[in-house]
Amino acid sequence: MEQLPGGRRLRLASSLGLGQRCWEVTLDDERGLLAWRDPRPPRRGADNCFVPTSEIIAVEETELNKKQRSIGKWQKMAKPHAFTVYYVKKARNHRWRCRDVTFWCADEILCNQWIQALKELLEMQTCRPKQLLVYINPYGGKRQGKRIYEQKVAPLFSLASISTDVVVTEHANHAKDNLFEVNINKYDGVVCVGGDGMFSEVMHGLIGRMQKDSGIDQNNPKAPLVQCNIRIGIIPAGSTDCVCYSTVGISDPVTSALHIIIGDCQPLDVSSVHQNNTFLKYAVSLLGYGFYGDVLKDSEKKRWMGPMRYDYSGFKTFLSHHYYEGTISFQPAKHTLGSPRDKDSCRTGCYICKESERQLAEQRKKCGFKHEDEEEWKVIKGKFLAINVVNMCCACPRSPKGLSPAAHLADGSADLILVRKCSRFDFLRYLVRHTNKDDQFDFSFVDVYRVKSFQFTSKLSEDNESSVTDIGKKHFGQFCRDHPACCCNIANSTWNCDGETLDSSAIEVRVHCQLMKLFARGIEENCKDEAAYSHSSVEQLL
Ligand SMILES: CCCCCCCCCCCCC/C=C/[C@@H](O)[C@H](COP(=O)(O)O)NC(=O)CCCCC
Ligand SMILES: Nc1ncnc2c1ncn2[C@@H]1O[C@H](COP(=O)(O)OP(=O)(O)O)[C@@H](O)[C@H]1O
Ligand SMILES: [Ca+2]
Repeated sequence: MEQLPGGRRLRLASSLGLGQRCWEVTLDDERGLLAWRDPRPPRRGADNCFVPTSEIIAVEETELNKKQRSIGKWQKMAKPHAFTVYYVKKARNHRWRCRDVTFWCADEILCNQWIQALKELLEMQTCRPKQLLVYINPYGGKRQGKRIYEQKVAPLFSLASISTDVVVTEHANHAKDNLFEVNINKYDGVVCVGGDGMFSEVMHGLIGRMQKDSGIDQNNPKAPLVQCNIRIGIIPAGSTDCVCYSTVGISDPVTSALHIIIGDCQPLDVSSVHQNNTFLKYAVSLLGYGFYGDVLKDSEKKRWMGPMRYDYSGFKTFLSHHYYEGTISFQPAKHTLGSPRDKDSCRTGCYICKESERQLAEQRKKCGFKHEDEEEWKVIKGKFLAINVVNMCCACPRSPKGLSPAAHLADGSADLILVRKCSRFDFLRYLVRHTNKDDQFDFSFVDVYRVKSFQFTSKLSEDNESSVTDIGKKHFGQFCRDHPACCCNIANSTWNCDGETLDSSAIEVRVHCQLMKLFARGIEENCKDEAAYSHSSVEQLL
């Protein structure tokens, strides 16, 4: 243990070989940093580096090969000893890569001391998974799931000494059904390789299993659900990969594998969808009626086209320009500080999410769950091209800022976006704004609300007197006068529930704050310097 002038203690500090030169290498327990510094006077572009120990993937003793030994100082040494540190390197656009650095020295004891110290620090990272259950959908996206897992992910898991049980699914719902049977306590996490549909399957399996084991009846829309503490990791290999993109900032299998390895944790809100006291689905990203429901329904017939099916069906649905009539009732989310029109987005360690969770827990402690139903309901009746309820921003490569850029991952609320009947040209303007920086809510025909529960009944369903509850009817006096109902009767749309179709014209939705957790950390603030962890000011850290 080395003592620094400020009283700070270093676990190890040695002069070690790196390439052809000697570097000052330090392991700082207190700050959790491994750093290496060129001891020569600082030059421009000098490569001084540090890696947080929480981002070290593995450490291994290394045999130097003949070529390495024949250059520089090696040749003078009888038997140099070396070790390699594998770590996360952050590149641009939230992309992470695994890099390695090999240090050498003449002293075997010193080399072993370093390996031992680094391994001890890795052992102390208790949030890291040791045993994972992996489900691969071989037919998701471009049908590359198996190859992506085997070539890009499995080698990283094995480097990080993570054991895996891998199931390649043979049919839809294979993963979900399997999760009700396996000895789940054996695992530190579940990984799904596929798209949003596959993620949804795994989530249903895990949440469902948790409620079953705790004796909670999922059919009761008011039941306080039991939080699911087993984290899910998503290796993106689907068509939209919106959940991965919105929680990591990129859909990239290697980046996601590294977030899993270092044991990141991101809580996530989940919405439950019911009809007449019957549980239908859970949703974490988009629950969309009208445009996105119709796109999904049409695209399912074109699965053979791969991800392109959405472009084809998107264009076709846009041309059809169907609108749907119905009644929406919702409870505004008063517990959260945020609003859908905020300029700031949800980022790693989000203050709004933390504060909203705290507020909600406090309210529930004071008044209980039952009180919530009695809170104010707003009712809107009209003709809509799209009704979207989103629990997260829903960013994806097609729309990098998403359907609701300021939505939060874990604030116990969802954003309700209502796109009223408008001209084709206006709807196109609205859609195009998802792909650029302009505000997609700045239109007279678009309204957005932050809600904690929501109900929808289509006009057709109302006419058939099969509405889900009578809350809407009780509040008909509050109908928006600018958009009175018309008597036009057209068919119902379908719900797009995280990429799964749901045929129900009367639903009841409730947001469950932080019901589950992902191996992710939310989108990090983009910082150019953090890209390499290579700082000229590394002096201050040493
Ligand atoms: C003129 C250009 C208009 C472009 C508009 C682009 C708007 C894109 C917003 C996409 C939001 C996506 C929300 C997520 C949905 C997914 O859950 C779902 C299933 O994903 P997966 O299982 O990975 O296939 N994807 C979709 O519903 C695709 C919607 C595409 C709409 C064009
Ligand atoms: N082996 C399989 N055969 C057919 N369908 C499957 C299989 N495994 C999973 N699925 C289903 O495929 C659907 C879509 O999967 P997903 O991975 O989301 O791909 P995509 O993003 O292309 O839609 C999911 O609803 C999932 O239930
Ligand atoms: Ca939310």
